[in-house]
Amino acid sequence: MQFLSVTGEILLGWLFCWLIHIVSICYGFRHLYKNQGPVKQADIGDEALPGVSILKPLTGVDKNLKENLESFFTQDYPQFELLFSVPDDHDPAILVVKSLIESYPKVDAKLFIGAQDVVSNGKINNMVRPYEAAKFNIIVISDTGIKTTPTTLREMVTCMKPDVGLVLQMPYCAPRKGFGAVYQQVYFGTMQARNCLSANACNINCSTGMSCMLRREVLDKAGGLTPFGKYLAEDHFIAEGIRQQGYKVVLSTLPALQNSGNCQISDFHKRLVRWAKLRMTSLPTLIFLEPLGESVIQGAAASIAASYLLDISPLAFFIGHLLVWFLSDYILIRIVQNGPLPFSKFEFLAAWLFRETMAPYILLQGHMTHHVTWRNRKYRVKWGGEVERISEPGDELEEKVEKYQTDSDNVTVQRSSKKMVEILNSVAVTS
Ligand SMILES: CCCCCCCC/C=C\CCCCCCCC(=O)N[C@@H](CO)[C@H](O)/C=C/CCCCCCCCCCCCC
Ligand SMILES: O=c1ccn([C@@H]2O[C@H](COP(=O)(O)OP(=O)(O)O[C@H]3OC[C@@H](O)[C@H](O)[C@H]3O)[C@@H](O)[C@H]2O)c(=O)[nH]1
Repeated sequence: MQFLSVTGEILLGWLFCWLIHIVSICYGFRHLYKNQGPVKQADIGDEALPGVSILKPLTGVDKNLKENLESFFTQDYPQFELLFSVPDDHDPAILVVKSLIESYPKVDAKLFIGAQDVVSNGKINNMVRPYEAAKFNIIVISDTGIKTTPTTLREMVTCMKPDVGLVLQMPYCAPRKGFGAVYQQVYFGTMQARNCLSANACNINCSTGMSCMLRREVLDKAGGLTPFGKYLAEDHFIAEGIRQQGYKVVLSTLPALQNSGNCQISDFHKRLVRWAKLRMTSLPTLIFLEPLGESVIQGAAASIAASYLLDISPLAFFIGHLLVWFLSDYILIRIVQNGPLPFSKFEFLAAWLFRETMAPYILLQGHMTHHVTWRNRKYRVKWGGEVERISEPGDELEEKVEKYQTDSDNVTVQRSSKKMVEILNSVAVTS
């Protein structure tokens, strides 16, 4: 009897997963790209559009950095300022920013060199000075790998209604070459989009901080940026802080286009493992829930339950389950892409199968340690999401001179820090 009730619960959970699929498809279809028409955009005249301060915290360069940053200089928006920041004066991004500032003298753009070291989170440290210097009440935080379109800022402002405190762009990708790029696009267009869209449809906080617009006055009431610097999942906690002030967090109708120059699968996996660690430590219930949202795990459990309860062949059930899941994901990614995919159906199938089979392994890896490497720093994440730094950039450089790899979607960055130059010089002399 008890066994029957367990199998019944498994099938109910399975049905719940299909509900998530349906909600994400319906919400995505109804919401995404809906502010794009000229009529909608013209709802707010240029004179009524608020000024926007765009914060771009940078670390290192990759081959797409110039193209990505340039897209912010060519926006169709009446009043905005670009506030770039780099952690130190040896950062190679400085050259790229300076050359763009020279090429676009009419754009109000500044570069802040040297991060303040006030909190654990390196991204927050990098944004402290530009945040303080920002002229406008509407702030955009936009990561280094984001490429924007001329209408994005207008669209986000259109979503910033009086009761809204934060507008998030759900993560997606610009089309890039190679299987790694297809894989990333399938990851963000299927599993990530499903959870992000259904969570937002149900008013559940599901944030990614790579591109978001917020009201400074609201964030300031929550203490400003720095109180969130004790977390690495600062995006999640900032959204939570804004909701606590009674403001809504809404999804922009345009997804964020990630366009980093590095599409290596191994680096992308490191980034996903880091994110998994942040989620599990910040919201431990996800340790149990997240695997249940995966097609393979859900399908295996439901097919065993169905074979006992309904006398259905488990293999036939499992294959049917995967097939419908695959088709739902295909519909969803077409909605997120807003048209035909920039790769073949076969590539979609290959990337989808790869993602579905890798997902349990990535979640498992997230459990291995609480140590996280982000850019050039190592952190230990505590239960609840707070972090402590356990290594600084200089520590590793003293140990060995090497090109270091970021654990995110960034290319291997050749850093030219003072220490590195010194060590390289000494190597050159001795060899
Ligand atoms: C019985 C079946 C139950 C199935 C439930 C399926 C639940 C799926 C759970 C989690 C999926 C998580 C994917 C969210 C992506 C978050 C991206 C991310 O990692 N971002 C980090 C980096 O930017 C960020 O720092 C982390 C923030 C924490 C985010 C926590 C999000 C929780 C969202 C839960 C969504 C559930 C959707 C259910 C809708 C009804
Ligand atoms: O030490 C750091 C780390 C990161 N950053 C900046 O932070 C931004 C995001 O960094 P990455 O691209 O490496 O990382 P992700 O795309 O994984 O970030 C994402 O996940 C973690 C969240 O806390 C971030 O808000 C989110 O953007 C970049 O603009 C990067 O330059 C710093 O300025 N200093």
